[in-house]
Formats: sequence, structure tokens, C-alpha cells
Amino acid sequence: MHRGITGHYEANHTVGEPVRAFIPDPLPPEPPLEFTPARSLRLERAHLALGRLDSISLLLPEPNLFLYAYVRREAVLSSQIEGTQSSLSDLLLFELEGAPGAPFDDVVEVSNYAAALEHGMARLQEGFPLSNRLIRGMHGVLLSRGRGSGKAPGEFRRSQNWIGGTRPGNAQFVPPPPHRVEGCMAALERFIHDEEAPYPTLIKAALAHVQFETIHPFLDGNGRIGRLLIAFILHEGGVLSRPLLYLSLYFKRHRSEYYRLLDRVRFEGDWEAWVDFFLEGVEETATNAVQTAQRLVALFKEDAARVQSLGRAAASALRVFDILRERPLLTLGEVCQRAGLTFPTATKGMKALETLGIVREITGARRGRVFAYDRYLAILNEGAEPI
Ligand SMILES: Nc1ncnc2c1ncn2[C@@H]1O[C@H](COP(=O)(O)OP(=O)(O)OP(=O)(O)O)[C@@H](O)[C@H]1O
Repeated sequence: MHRGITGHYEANHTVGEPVRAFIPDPLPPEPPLEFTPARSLRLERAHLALGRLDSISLLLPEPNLFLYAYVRREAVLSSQIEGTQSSLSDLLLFELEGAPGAPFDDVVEVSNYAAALEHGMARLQEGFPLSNRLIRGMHGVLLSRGRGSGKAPGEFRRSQNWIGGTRPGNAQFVPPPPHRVEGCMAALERFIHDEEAPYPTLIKAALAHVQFETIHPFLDGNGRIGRLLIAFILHEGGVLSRPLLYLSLYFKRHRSEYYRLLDRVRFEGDWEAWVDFFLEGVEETATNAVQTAQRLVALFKEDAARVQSLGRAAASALRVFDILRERPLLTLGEVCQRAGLTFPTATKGMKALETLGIVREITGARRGRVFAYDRYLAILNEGAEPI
């Protein structure tokens, strides 16, 4: 629907030149979102796919295994949009104490992202609401180390920013002036929790993501936090019992369409085109996540059966295998620590897995060896290769 511009401009001065900063109208859209039969069907299909994802994540023998791996995959993908080049293996290596170094700056950012996500999840599980305070908390963790640490971690910005272009004057888009950020974010917070505005949670997540990106409340990391916001709204709204839906791959694949639709909301008021794009992404992403979970379960079952067939050597190998399902990259020291095994037993178990072709030593060194569960990593890595 063409509503016209969904906000107003305010003149501001930044970097020595005048700019017109955009202040979005508070949500929900006016007139309300149009639910044509086709759009309602899209919503239904997205919900069905999310329901399948939720049920599989609850039925998995160990849901936290999937969460650990999937969160890291998301961290890699979302940070790639930001421009990092780290792979999933770089991140897992970095998180392995005592493993030989992975490229530093990029991997720190990816690791921060995983930590920010886990920080938010922990707070929600403790019963904190999804508030601006929590969002700032996640941002604080996201920019805590590395390149972004000088860009006001955990604080809304106090200066004018802009998107696209080399300076504010030729920017693609200028978000609200700093003194408007607090008010815009407070209105967004109210919308997220407003039971009077009875939009389905999924639609709320769609609308809130755009609004957040338009406000651009932080100096850096707005894309990454805005992508996390979607998963957290769905989790808090009870659509997903674990925050397991991450649209980063979808946004990465359709990046120019994604940016175009954000602008179309702002300047033409076309929320419907954005919602359609978003719902398609939800359906596709949730369906893929279900398939990934199913393939991991099948892989674990098949490999566990092979380990069991080892006879006498099976006991120690199975203990090591269990740890590998938690962490697909491992040092022997880490195995000992996690499984409570002695070094010789861990070595024996790992050797058995190597002989079966389940793991591969990747350093070629004699000390500090690292073992990779290749087939597990390959499933997680699909689509997550550096661009
Ligand atoms: N017109 C636009 N063109 C491009 N991006 C836009 C536009 N409007 C809003 N954005 C948002 O800005 C985000 C980038 O903001 P910022 O650089 O602060 O975040 P980031 O997390 O550091 O980067 P990224 O999103 O690239 O990972 C994009 O992800 C997108 O959501």
C-alpha cells in the first residue's frame, strides 16, 4: 500500500553541513497493515514453518547442542554482512582454549556476536523483559572487544550518523538526530509490548526490525542488533521456545532487495512489500533450519552406530564422540576437561574416531593438535562460507 512518507524531516547540522534527518512515525502503521488473502496465506505458511522448527528443537535429544552450533553459524553469517571474513572453523578455533591462533580482528567480532546473543538469551531466561535496556546490554557485549569498542558500546548514540554515501550530504539516508533517539526507541519498546495493538508476533517482529534500522540508535552494530531483535521478539512472544530463527543468510542473499524495501517503507509507506519479503524469508529460513537439525540428528545416529561397532574400543571412543557433538572442533586437553577423561584414554578414543574417518587432525603438529568433525562442520557451513 502506498501511504506516502512514514515520518518527517528535521534539519540538523553535522560534519559541517546541513542535513535533513528522518524521524519515523511511531508504529503501528496508519492505515493498518492490509491483510489480503495472499498475505494471510504467507503469514500462515511462515507460522507453520516456525511451528515445525519449534517442535523439532524441543524434540531433539539434546536441544542445547543444536543451539550452540546454530548460534555460532548465525554469528558467522550475520558478521559477514558486516564485512568480516571469519569462517565457522575460525570461530570455533578461537573459542578453543590453547588452540593455535585464528585471524584476530574478524574472529573477535564474530565471537562478540555469539556472546551478545547468549547474553540476551540468558537475561530473557532469567525473566527480564525484552527492553531497550536489554538491547543496550547486548550492544555492550557486541562491541566489547575489537574494532567496535571505541564506538560507544551499550549506549545510544550522541551524534548524527548516516547510511550510505561518504558524508551526510550525499548519504542514502539520514536517521533521526541524536536528541530524538531516546524518544523513538521508547516508542518502539512500547509497540513491542503493546497488547492493545494486536498484530501477530511475527508481524510485530517484521515491523520492529525496520523501525529499529530506521532509528539506527547506535554508532555501529545496528544491523547485527536489529537482526537479533527479530529472533528475540519471536522468542519473547512465545512463537519460538528458543531464539532459533536467524534471517541473516536470507538478508545476505537478497541484500539489495532488503535495503530497497527498507527505503520503500520510509519514503512510500509500503509496509506490505516489506512484510511479504520478511514472511517469505521466515518460511524459507525455518524450513532450512528444520532440515539442518534433521541432518545433524541423522549424522549423529549413523556415526554413533559406527563407533558402537568398535567392540572393546567403543567405550572411550563414545565418550569422546559425545563431546564432539557438543564441539565439532576439539583439542585433547578440552576432551579431558569436558569428559573427565585421562589424557591416554582421550587419545585412544580420538584415535579410534580418526581410524573410522569421523574426525581429522587439522594442524599437522605434534603438540596442540586439533581434531575436526568434518561432516558436522560441513552441514553447518552450508551457505556460511565467507563472501
Ligand atoms: N538504505 C539502507 N541501505 C543499507 N542499509 C540500511 C539502509 N537502511 C538501514 N540499513 C540498515 O543498516 C544496517 C547497517 O548498520 P550498521 O553499519 O550500524 O550495522 P552493522 O551491524 O555494523 O552492519 P551490518 O548490518 O552491515 O552487519 C544494515 O544491516 C541495514 O539493516
